[in-house]
Amino acid sequence: MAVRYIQTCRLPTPFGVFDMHGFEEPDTGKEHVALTLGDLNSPEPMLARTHSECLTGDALYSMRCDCGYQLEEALRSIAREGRGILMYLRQEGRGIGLLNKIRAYNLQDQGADTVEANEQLGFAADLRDYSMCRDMLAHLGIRSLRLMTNNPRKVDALTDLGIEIAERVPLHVGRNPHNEHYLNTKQSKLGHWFETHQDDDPAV
Ligand SMILES: Nc1nc2c(ncn2[C@@H]2O[C@H](COP(=O)(O)OP(=O)(O)OP(=O)(O)O)[C@@H](O)[C@H]2O)c(=O)[nH]1
Ligand SMILES: [Zn+2]
Repeated sequence: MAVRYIQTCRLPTPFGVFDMHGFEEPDTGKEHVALTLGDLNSPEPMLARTHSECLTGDALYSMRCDCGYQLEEALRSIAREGRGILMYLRQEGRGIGLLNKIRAYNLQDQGADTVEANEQLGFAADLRDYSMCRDMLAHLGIRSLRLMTNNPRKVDALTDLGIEIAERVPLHVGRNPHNEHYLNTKQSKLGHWFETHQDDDPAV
């Protein structure tokens, strides 16, 4: 979905002081943000995270998934490097929305896995669209990414949009007994790369 730039402000966080850039999808009114740090104009590939909204994991400390841990680690890594971008995309529940995600979690409480639950509700496993990233990166003048992700479909989707992924950087954090089955399903059914677990730390 196309987005237009609205405004920028400072965003101090425990990890560093970011610039927050706001964008809007004119067709839907959906709002997305990009947090940036450091020199945006250097041609060197930039450490980047495209993070899909997960209210439960990002804001409510849910341990059912790895989202909150990944969000924190991504911001920490960007701050450590002194340069990078985190695009926070408002596509909750892999695009099905918060209330449908609660319905999907309810089905998972009864034994379905994350993919089966989506399918039982009549949705594909992953409904996300990343085309807003192209506009956000173009607006900010960022050409090439070192993308923090374990999701091969995300790499393919961004590449298909013409976004250069110079490197894929693994982001393995937050594995715990509550999300073990979820992460294993992401690996077996959605193809996620969890080849090494040396960075996994439930305490993160
Ligand atoms: N439908 C559904 N969505 C979920 C479930 N668990 C987490 N999510 C959503 O999945 C999305 C996770 O997105 P990302 O953090 O980009 O993770 P990813 O696509 O697995 O890939 P990574 O880049 O490796 O993290 C968020 O929108 C969450 O709300 C679930 O059980 N069902
Ligand atoms: Zn989550």
